[in-house]
Amino acid sequence: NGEWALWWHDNYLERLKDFVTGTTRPIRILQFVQRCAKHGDALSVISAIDSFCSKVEWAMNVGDKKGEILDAIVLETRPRWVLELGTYCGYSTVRIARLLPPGARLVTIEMNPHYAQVAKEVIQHAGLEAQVELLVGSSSILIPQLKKKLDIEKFDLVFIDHWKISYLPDTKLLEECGLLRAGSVLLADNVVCPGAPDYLHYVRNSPQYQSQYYQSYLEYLQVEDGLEKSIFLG
Ligand SMILES: C[S@@+](CC[C@H](N)C(=O)[O-])C[C@H]1O[C@@H](n2cnc3c(N)ncnc32)[C@H](O)[C@@H]1O
Ligand SMILES: [Mg+2]
Repeated sequence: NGEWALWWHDNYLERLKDFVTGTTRPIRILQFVQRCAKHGDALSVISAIDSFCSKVEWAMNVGDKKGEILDAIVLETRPRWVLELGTYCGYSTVRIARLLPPGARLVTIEMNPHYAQVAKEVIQHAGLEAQVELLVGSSSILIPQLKKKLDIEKFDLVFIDHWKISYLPDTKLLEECGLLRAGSVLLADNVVCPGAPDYLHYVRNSPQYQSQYYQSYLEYLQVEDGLEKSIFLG
């Protein structure tokens, strides 16, 4: 049962380990990366996090299985501008940034300053800081500021992976702010577990989107989850 597994790993075990070690899960992930991954080698950073999170301590990264689908969609889209909602420790940031064509930029938004600090160090360890703009704050406040702040026209790819309740309002905000063009790809994680039913209903029924489900597994667990790829038609 996915909800039970998430509660167990994300609340009970995390709090227990925080108490016993006097650290936080993101710090434990960062320390493992610094110990085990080669500096400047993005793939070794990804492998280190996957290894830690499958063998030692679960964490809410997109993970290795859905990560392969994410990689394929980044490669087929060849985006110039990418937006990521929800950075956490920078795992998916590194996954995406390492595949970007020359000159492309990834803007990633994280509202938790502690997570953002860890992500900054993980991205630096992977040697990808030149491709990534990490913004700390809430997506609903930062999205309307993006055009002015970063001189962006439109995003070619948006990876949506923050709190599930925000998927739909932030998608509508991206539309309102003129940040999507015909052909922009939205890729939403965890559409089955924990699930984003209002978002799925919207992209699957709106004539403005062409939407497709990619079945996979919840990160590091044998529970069904998947990604929804939705092409904005303008
Ligand atoms: C599932 S984690 C992201 C995992 C990451 N994309 C990966 O796969 O490695 C979700 C993150 O979104 C952040 N978050 C949630 N709601 C947000 C919001 N409205 N604005 C910015 N960050 C948010 C949380 O603090 C959390 O770190
Ligand atoms: Mg996710």
